[in-house]
Amino acid sequence: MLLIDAGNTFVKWQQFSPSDFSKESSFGQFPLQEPQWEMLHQQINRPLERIMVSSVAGEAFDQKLVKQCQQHSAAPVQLLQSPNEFLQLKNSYFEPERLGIDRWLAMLAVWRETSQGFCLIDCGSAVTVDVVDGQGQHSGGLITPGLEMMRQSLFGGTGRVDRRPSEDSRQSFLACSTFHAVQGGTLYSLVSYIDRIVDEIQATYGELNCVITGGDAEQLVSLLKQSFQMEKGLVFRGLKIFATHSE
Ligand SMILES: Nc1ncnc2c1ncn2[C@@H]1O[C@H](COP(=O)(O)OP(=O)(O)O)[C@@H](O)[C@H]1O
Ligand SMILES: CC(C)(COP(=O)(O)O)[C@@H](O)C(=O)NCCC(=O)O
Ligand SMILES: [K+]
Repeated sequence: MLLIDAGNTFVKWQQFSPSDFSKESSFGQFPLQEPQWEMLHQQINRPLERIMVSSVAGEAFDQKLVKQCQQHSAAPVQLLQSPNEFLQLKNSYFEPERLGIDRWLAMLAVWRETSQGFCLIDCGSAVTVDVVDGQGQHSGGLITPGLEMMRQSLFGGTGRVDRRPSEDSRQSFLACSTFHAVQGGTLYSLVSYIDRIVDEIQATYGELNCVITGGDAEQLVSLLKQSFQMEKGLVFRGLKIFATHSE
């Protein structure tokens, strides 16, 4: 089966065989803004049992994706939505399907793999924080712009702050050029936000296993106060769990 994880920056795909859970499967990605459909066609043009999609890229992209899949494969395409409850993981949203499916699947992966409460931070296009207690109840979460999105909003919303790289060879957290001032300011915004919110979460819910993932996790983790377990591919891991338990 083909698994697709469409985020707001990258579209990733991975082949998966439920009969061989541990087998290394082929995978790849392309930027959402420049969809490389041929790359997907190559993945679709083979016998497939089904195509399972986690997408938060929006209606227009989803429709295009489904059309591409249907044109190149007879396999059924499943666009997942966050359920109210699955494998004892309980969604806290009043409208469960409005919780990002990528958030839900990443939580499902951590929940099934640890069976204990956790705080999960996903540093992608947006940065999401989610808390799950020891009974699998999602306590809720937070959403804030990711690093690249913060930088884009500064460049777009000001007249003289631009992307031009500039000379600044000083090794300090304070910058002496526009470029480095924006790089550092946005980085520290997220670092201090995460430090603070994890403090609040621990004060409210007690000590929790802290997990971090997403495209910018590596850049952030070394600057954070708390120690984090770094994970990759959580959405795919969640998709695999979903696929093997929903046949
Ligand atoms: N080559 C790159 N191009 C764009 N963004 C990148 C790149 N490398 C790292 N990033 C960072 O990774 C983030 C996207 O991470 P990812 O977890 O793949 O997000 P999403 O699931 O939202 O597509 C971007 O917001 C950006 O800050
Ligand atoms: C919060 C998100 C934008 C994160 O997307 P990502 O950074 O993974 O591209 C996505 O999970 C989403 O669109 N969620 C729907 C709103 C919600 O979860 O409340
Ligand atoms: K994210």
